[in-house]
Amino acid sequence: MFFHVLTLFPDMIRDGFTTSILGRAAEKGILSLEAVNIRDYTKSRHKKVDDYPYGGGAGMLMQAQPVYDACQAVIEGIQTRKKTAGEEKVRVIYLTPTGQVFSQQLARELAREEDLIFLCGHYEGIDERVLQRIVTDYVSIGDYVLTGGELPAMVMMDAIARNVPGVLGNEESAQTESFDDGLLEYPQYTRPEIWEGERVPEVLLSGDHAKVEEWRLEKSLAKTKEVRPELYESWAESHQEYFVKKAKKEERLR
Ligand SMILES: CN1CCN(C(=O)c2nonc2N)CC1
Repeated sequence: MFFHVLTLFPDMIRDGFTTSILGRAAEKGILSLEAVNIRDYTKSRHKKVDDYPYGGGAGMLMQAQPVYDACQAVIEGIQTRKKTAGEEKVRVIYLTPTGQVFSQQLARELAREEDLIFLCGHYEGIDERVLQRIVTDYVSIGDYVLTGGELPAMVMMDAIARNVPGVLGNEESAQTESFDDGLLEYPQYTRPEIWEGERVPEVLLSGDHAKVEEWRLEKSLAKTKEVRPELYESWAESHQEYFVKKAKKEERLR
């Protein structure tokens, strides 16, 4: 997986990529990161990359030319690496509050791509004409307004990388699978068995893996029903056999 990030703050991206999982995967050669400074591609003698928005309004907009040329340079680099001239269709993800909300499902889908280009806007955003020309995916990490697209890009790269084969060790990948059910995570405990007078739930000490899994699913369902009822309903619709079995078991125990 090759991550290419178009940004005005490449060091911010590079620094963010040295985290344990992403750093290790980069060392293993499973992930590769290229942070491209959009400012390096401006044709302005004063290294200008932004200007006032037509029609007035607060703030500045990033101009089309430097963004377009930086993106073209990255695509040419990909084509050179892959020895494919011209027909390379690379997904260009623009981070914006107006995009589709990022999810585990989208992370899994994007993890199947060989190359991903992230376009990080700053100021009030980017000239619409270049967005129309190069962007394939408009993505938001949530309904709030950030200063730039760099943090959302790093959030996405982290979540996507966790779905790339070989990035997670076996012990780490289990956690990702548990969320893949579309349920919220169950509560977890570690040593000591008693902390401040509070004990670890007995079932987790039983060594009975079936009972542990049953307990964890029940906790995930309870948490999901409480915090994200829409996720719960969606899961319940596609797991009706679970509730049938549960009802039969409770009947037997009566
Ligand atoms: C320049 N612009 C970049 C993106 N941005 C965001 O708030 C955002 N991006 O992705 N999810 C979000 N929320 C606002 C500012």
